[in-house]
Amino acid sequence: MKGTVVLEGNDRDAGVVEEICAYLTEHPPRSFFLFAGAGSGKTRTLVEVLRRLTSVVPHESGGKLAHRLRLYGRSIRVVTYTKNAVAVISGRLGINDLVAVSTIHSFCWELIGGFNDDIRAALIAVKTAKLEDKRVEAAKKAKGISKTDLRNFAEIEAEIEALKAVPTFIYHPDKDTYGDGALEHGQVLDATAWMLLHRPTLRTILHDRHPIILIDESQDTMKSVLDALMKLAEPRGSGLTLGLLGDHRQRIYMDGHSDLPGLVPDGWAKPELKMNHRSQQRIVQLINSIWAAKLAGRTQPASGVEQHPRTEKTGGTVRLFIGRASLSTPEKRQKEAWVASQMQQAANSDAWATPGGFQSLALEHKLVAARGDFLNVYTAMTLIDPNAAAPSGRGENTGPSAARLVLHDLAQLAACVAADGSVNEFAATEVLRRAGCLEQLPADADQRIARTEEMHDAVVAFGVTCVKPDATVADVVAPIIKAQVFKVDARLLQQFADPTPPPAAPIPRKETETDDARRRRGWCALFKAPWTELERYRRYLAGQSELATHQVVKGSEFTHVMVVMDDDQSGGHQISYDKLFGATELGERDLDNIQAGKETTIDRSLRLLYVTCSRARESLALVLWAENPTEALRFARQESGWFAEGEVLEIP
Ligand SMILES: Nc1ncnc2c1ncn2[C@@H]1O[C@H](COP(=O)(O)OP(=O)(O)OP(=O)(O)O)[C@@H](O)[C@H]1O
Repeated sequence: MKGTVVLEGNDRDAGVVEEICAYLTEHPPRSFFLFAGAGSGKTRTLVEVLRRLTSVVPHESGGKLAHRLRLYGRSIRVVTYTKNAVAVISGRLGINDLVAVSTIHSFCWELIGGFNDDIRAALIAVKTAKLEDKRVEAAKKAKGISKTDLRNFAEIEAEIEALKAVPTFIYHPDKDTYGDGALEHGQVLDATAWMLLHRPTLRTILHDRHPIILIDESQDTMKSVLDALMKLAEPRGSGLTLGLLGDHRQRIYMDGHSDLPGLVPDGWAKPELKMNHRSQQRIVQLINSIWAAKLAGRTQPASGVEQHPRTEKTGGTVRLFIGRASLSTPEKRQKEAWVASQMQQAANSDAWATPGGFQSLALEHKLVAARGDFLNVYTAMTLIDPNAAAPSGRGENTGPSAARLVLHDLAQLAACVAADGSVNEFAATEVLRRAGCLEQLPADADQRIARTEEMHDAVVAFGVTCVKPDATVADVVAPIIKAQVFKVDARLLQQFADPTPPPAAPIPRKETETDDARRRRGWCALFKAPWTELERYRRYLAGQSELATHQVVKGSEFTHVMVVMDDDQSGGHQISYDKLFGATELGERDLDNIQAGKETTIDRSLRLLYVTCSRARESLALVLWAENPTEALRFARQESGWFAEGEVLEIP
């Protein structure tokens, strides 16, 4: 390019803001994909672009765009991944009526809310397509269509019939309270994607409101919505311009496209941020080499720019600790404390010896649940509602809505119980009053006293039971349900009253089960689980457990980080650190996927490792609990090329 100045050092990316402003103010404007790696400061870049395009910072072509937006009552839409990110961007921008910032869900609902006939048509079309896929899949099976398949088909058919009768839709995940018209997050996105493609009026509305849409974390944005928007933005000059910001190396959800950079149309601009402002040099080097690794079983390309640390960040500490996966959970906990003491010396920082001085990250929810001692409750909740059981990166999961009694109401009541089981009656009455339990008391004085006593006795029994160390969830909820103290979800009531034993769990990969059978297993497991686990599970849902998962820390950074990798407790076949570190062989399915060029366990595990390592500013401890420590040590020291001599240690 004529007159281009090549910038070096910390100013390497200084031209990117201007570059993006130029794409968006050209005639016609040009869509772009900004490759923004870990710690590259994409929020800052985004905000600076918006300031120029809305005349907050004087800018010649930005000023003209702002004038046009204002003239037609339009605005630039910014879509972020979390509510927290909405607050950060809105806060940095200040009051700006030319920019509307929201999560993808609010954006979609703003667009489609109220178009009830179209939403119904969309949902029926999506479900019909799902049914068709399931039928095709089942027909391909060697043994033919099973009874479970037929039950699954019938479940979807019933859902389609129920949708036909819904007059209005609202955006709320709780179907039990609000009926079939209550849409959960995924349904809102599915319906929007379908309507954008099949309802021209919606497209016109979108162009008219937001001629420019900028999407953050686009690598994790649900495929269907992204595809629909990308289609509308083509060809250039169509009236909609898209700006996607993202880093495919940090994709952690299966909702996103597996190779977004490869899908970006040729005509789009592809600016890049090459700096990593967050981490010390050693950590930036490590994440660069992790991504560049040529590993057996890797199918995803190593595309993406190599990052540069800031010139003053010349230090940083990295260590890999490898121990035996066969140790018990308490032993592992103890050894992880030893790792922290080693890091205190290696990084020369007392933060490693201070509670809360470093952040522990796990790669899987199940591992966090096992370490945090709430695995029974967690497993039960994932069976009851797999989509609501774990905290999401968006911070919107509060656990299965049907379990509200134990997750919310009884948590509040438990807070009024002292260690000896006695109940603070004043506080407990306040909890009952707030929950509306005292509204239905009979008018007749005698009946009123009798009912009040009944509730009081139930609360006392609850207090006595919930402090017993071996009390189960069933033991604790029994007096409350018997006396009908709280308004309890019908699903919980029905499951609690059902005396039948749980159905047998299906054999993994060989048998499937219906949703009803899965939920029944979940409820039975929940009622049997220790009551004390619930409190820990609730803290974890609220993002307050000591060990966090990568989902929760999306977009965050910490000075010192310990990443715990343990396949034993990783809860699935999707991820394997043993395989990544060469300590176990690739499985049959991986070999098939490699043949087919599809994503493998190695690809997924590598990306998770990349995301967690890139959260650290100063020092990073990786802890691998390996099935075959000798092999993992050999790989790490001699083959990976990721670590220097002395950075790999065996856990004694
Ligand atoms: N131009 C800059 N100069 C100095 N520091 C910066 C600059 N840009 C960002 N930073 C700092 O670098 C860190 C990383 O920035 P930020 O969190 O915005 O990155 P990000 O691109 O969103 O990263 P990720 O995708 O990994 O979450 C922050 O501490 C931020 O304050």
